[in-house]
Amino acid sequence: MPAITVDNLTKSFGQTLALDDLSFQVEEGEVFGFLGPNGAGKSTTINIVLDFARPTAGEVSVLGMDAQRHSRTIRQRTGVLPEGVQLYGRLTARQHLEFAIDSKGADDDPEALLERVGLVDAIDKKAGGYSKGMAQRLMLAMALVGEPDLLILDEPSTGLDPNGAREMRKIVQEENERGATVFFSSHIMEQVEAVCDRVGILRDGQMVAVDSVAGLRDSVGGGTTLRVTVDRIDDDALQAVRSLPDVGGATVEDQQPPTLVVDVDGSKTTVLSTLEDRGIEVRDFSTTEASLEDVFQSYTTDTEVYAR
Ligand SMILES: Nc1ncnc2c1ncn2[C@@H]1O[C@H](COP(=O)(O)OP(=O)(O)OP(=O)(O)O)[C@@H](O)[C@H]1O
Repeated sequence: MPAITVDNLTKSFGQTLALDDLSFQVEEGEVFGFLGPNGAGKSTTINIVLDFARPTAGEVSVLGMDAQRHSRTIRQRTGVLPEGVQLYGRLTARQHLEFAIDSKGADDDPEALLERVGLVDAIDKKAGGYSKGMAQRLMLAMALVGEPDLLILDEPSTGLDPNGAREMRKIVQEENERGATVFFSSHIMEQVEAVCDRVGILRDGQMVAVDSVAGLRDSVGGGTTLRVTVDRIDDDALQAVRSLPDVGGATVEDQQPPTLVVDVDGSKTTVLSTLEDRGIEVRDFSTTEASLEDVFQSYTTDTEVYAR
C-alpha cells in the first residue's frame, strides 16, 4: 500500500490553476523529495494531503485512507513540519512539546526529543526569543512526537545553518530506518540528493519527472562532461571522437592549449585513446557529472543544461 496516492488532483484559486491534474504515489518506507520552483504547487499539495485545503477535483489517500474523510486519523499518524514558523511566542519548547504529546496521545519525553534536535539547552525558554533555526528545530521535534508512520516536512532546512542541515538529514535517515515514510518538499538540491530514494519535480502544478536522482541525471542526457586538454586538435581527430558510439557531442574551446569538451555516456578512455592514436598528446583531463541543480534547472526552466 502506498503511503500517499495523489490521483488527478486539480486545485484552482480563482483564475490561478495551482495544481493541474496531478498524479503520483509515495511508496511506503521511502524518502520522497518533492521539488519545484516557487509557486509550483508544493504547499498546495501538502495542504490537500493534510486536509487543510480541499481539492477542486481529484482524490488523495494517505496511509490507505481518504484524505478528507479520515483526516483526523491521518493527522494522528503523521508528523508535520509546516512551512513558516508556527509557534506560540509565550510558550516554552517544553510546553509546545507537552501540547503536541498530549494531542497525539503519545508518551514521548520532551527532553529526549529536544536532545535529538539539538535544542535541549533552550527547553524552558520562550519560543518568542528563538532564532529561525531554533524555531525550525522545535517544530521538527514536534513533528517527531508519537513515532509517526509518515513525516511530511515542508522546506525542512529553512533557517538552518550547515550543521543544522546535516542534523536534519541524519534525523530523516533515522526516522526512515525506524520505518517511517518521509515526504519532503524543498528547493535545496543537496538536501534532496543526500537523503531521497526518489524525487518528483513539480512545475506549474504538474509532475514533470519522478525518478531516483541517478535516473533523473540520466534522463537529462547522460550527464558526464569530459574536458581534455591537448597539444593540438584537427578535424580528423574531432570527427573521430564525435563518431564514437558513447559520445553525444564534442566541441573545442578556443584557447592555448586547446581543450576538447566531450559529452560522454560511457568509457572515457576510448575518447583519450582515439586522440592518442592520431598522434595528439593528452596533457590533462577531468570529468564532471551534471549536478542535481542542473537537472532541476533543465526540468523547471526552458534552457538546456549541460554538465560543467
Ligand atoms: N490561498 C491561496 N490563494 C490564492 N492563490 C494561491 C493560494 N495558495 C497558493 N496559491 C497559488 O497557487 C500556486 C501554487 O502555490 P504554492 O504555495 O502551492 O507553491 P509552492 O510550490 O509551495 O511555492 P513555494 O516554494 O514558493 O512555497 C501559486 O501560483 C500561488 O500563488
